[in-house]
Amino acid sequence: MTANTTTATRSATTERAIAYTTSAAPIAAGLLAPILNTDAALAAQLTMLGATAATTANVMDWLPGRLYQELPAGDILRAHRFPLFIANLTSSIAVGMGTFTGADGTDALMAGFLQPVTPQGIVSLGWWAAVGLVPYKLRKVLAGRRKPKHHPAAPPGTTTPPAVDTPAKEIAYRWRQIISHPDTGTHRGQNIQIRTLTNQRWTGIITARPGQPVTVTADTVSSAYQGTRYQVPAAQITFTDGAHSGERHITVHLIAPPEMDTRTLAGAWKTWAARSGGVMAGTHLEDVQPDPHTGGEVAYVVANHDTDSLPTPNIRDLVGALRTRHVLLSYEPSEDPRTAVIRLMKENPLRSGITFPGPEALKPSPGGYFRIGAAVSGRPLRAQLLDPKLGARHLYITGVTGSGKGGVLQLIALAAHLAGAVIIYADPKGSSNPAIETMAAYTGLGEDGAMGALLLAEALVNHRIDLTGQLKQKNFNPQGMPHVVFILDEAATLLGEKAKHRKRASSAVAQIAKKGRSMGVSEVLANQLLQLAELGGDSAIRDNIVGSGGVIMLRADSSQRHLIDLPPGLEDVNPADIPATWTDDGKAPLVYTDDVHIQDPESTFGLGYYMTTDRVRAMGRTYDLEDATEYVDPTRIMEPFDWPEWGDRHNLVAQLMAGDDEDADFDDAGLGQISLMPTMDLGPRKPANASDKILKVLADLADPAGIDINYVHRDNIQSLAKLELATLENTLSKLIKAGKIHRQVEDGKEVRGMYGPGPAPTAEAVGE
Ligand SMILES: Nc1ncnc2c1ncn2[C@@H]1O[C@H](COP(=O)(O)OP(=O)(O)OP(=O)(O)O)[C@@H](O)[C@H]1O
Repeated sequence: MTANTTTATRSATTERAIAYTTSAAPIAAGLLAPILNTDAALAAQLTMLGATAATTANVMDWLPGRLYQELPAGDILRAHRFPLFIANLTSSIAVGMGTFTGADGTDALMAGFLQPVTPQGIVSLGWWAAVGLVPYKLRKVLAGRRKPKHHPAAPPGTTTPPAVDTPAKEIAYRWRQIISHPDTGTHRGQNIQIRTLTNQRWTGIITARPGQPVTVTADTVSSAYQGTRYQVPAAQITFTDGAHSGERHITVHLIAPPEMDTRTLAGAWKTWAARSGGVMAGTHLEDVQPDPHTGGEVAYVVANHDTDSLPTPNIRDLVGALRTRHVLLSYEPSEDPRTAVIRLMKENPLRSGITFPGPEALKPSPGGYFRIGAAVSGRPLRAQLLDPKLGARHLYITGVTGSGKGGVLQLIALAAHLAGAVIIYADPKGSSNPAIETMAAYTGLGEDGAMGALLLAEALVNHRIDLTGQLKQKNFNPQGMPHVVFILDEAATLLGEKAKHRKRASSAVAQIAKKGRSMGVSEVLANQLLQLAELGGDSAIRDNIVGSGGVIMLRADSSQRHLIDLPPGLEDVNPADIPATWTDDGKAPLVYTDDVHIQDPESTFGLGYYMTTDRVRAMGRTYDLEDATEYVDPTRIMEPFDWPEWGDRHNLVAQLMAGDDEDADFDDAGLGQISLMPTMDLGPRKPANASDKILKVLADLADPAGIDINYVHRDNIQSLAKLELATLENTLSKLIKAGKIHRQVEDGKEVRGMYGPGPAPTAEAVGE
């Protein structure tokens, strides 16, 4: 309840009329009593007896509060209880004298004062003094000087409190009735002394009986005043200790202050989040202020003086505690374990998207930071791929399909491209981000293609390890060799448990993650999940990448909630809680009718938790950039000029791939068991490798009778075996060397591009 300032004015005229009547009653009673007949005298005596009982009860405060409410002018009867009692007493004496002793008695009573030294004179003087006391007590009312009393009107549905002289007495009266009453009180003898009372609050001191502590609770007080204008929820009642345990100070907020109004951040925090046993118990808010960016409020969360560090809240719990929704809450811990920033939004500013400000946003700062989006606070989200001192930085991006990983990768690739870095791009999904292909010095698509790009990037790192060893160069120097950014999308395709090249791919990814920093090679991995099993089971990959440059966690599938390995610093959030679409409220209608408007969902792509080396850990969203192609400068595709073998990169990739295949092929008579997966020996056979595929194509097209040799052109082999050109060429030459296939020779001349199965036929055989 809040104190209601509406007033109800008691009629001053009524009060004055009652005051006149009360003052005149004893004299009137004295004058009338002697002339009453016997019946009337008896009735008057009985009436006076009843009135005496009533006024006595009134003055002794024995009458129930409700009675005053029901009596007409009950509040006046209560306010004038003492004059009424005196008037009744003196009237009763006058009636008694008049009815029992007749006119003589009345004369003695009313005129006896003329002989003041006689006993009658003394009685008469006393009677007149008492009679005079009544108008004296009511002098202000009689003179019309008393200001009408204003009482806050009780809100509808509440009972009017008992009429007492002042609101403070009203509070104290109720307290005594319900709480401290010696016989029936809930906390007997725990009395209240009201200290202050305003429209906002009242305060008081509670004292218990000697030897007993004060045990009154907020709930008791809240309940005691229910139905009165002083009713408030228990959360609006606070206590502080008094001088000893038998004394406590109480403050009852009639109007909820901001820190108690649960519609405010401060109130919701105190009432729900920081309550004892709550998700943020032991904390409080400081500097709570409006947040113009979100239309909500923002504040520091600070550990209480008796709390060492802030608890790590489960964001889901915090969202529930603050009665909000996931996209409307941002909790950002800081490096100080005792402080964090909380933001409770009315509208998420990220919902409308963030316009890409142009390529200048991607220009690195002196420290190597470029902007990729904005946090809910409005702070730019910055990532770093090259630190001037530390060298190359890595980055990990997670998110379910459609969450916007590709959008982040595109921005990162564009930043690298504009900064003049070499991009090596591996996309096992195929061509899912064509803009990056236009920026890359080397692109490997599909599972094998991506594996080739990975091995190429690893070979570059290994080359630089040799080179810097020879140059005795400790740290990466971008003058001598360009910065390289290796981007691997859908990393689990190469590193996951079912990946064909898992072991080899894991070792290459780990090598780049470990050595790339000082060799100037950044590794940017994107994957659906951040889960060790999806990263070759190698914690070094996760730790080196996330620990080096950071992690961007976009929306995860809620069914994968338990599969996510949250990295240090992001333990409290769960990307599975990010909704796929923005919704206006958390509840869907239970019953659909034609009137129910179904809003078209807007995707939350690019929305997630960003934790980069920029000392920020925030909810944010990437810039809107559907296609970066228009910003790509095809004349500025950088290549690693420090690596002589780069010019022969396709052959190199083919050799590297075939090197892997060779281990498998020839150890196992070409049966396709891949040696990259020794741990899978007992498992199902892997799909055919490049050698198998070529041999199978030639075998399929061979003369069924085995008489002729059917030669097949290299282009046909490539399309039937579905191999990349580089892989094809390399594997063909290996198979020739191994005598498993041969080139066609006619008239002593090699026929270009034609291959047949088995070793080359001998001259005799050809002659035959
Ligand atoms: N930064 C962005 N700016 C504009 N549109 C974006 C952005 N990010 C994502 N989108 C939109 O969302 C769609 C899905 O995003 P994206 O392809 O990046 O998701 P993904 O997580 O890479 O999914 P998948 O793993 O299936 O490729 C895009 O096709 C694009 O329309």
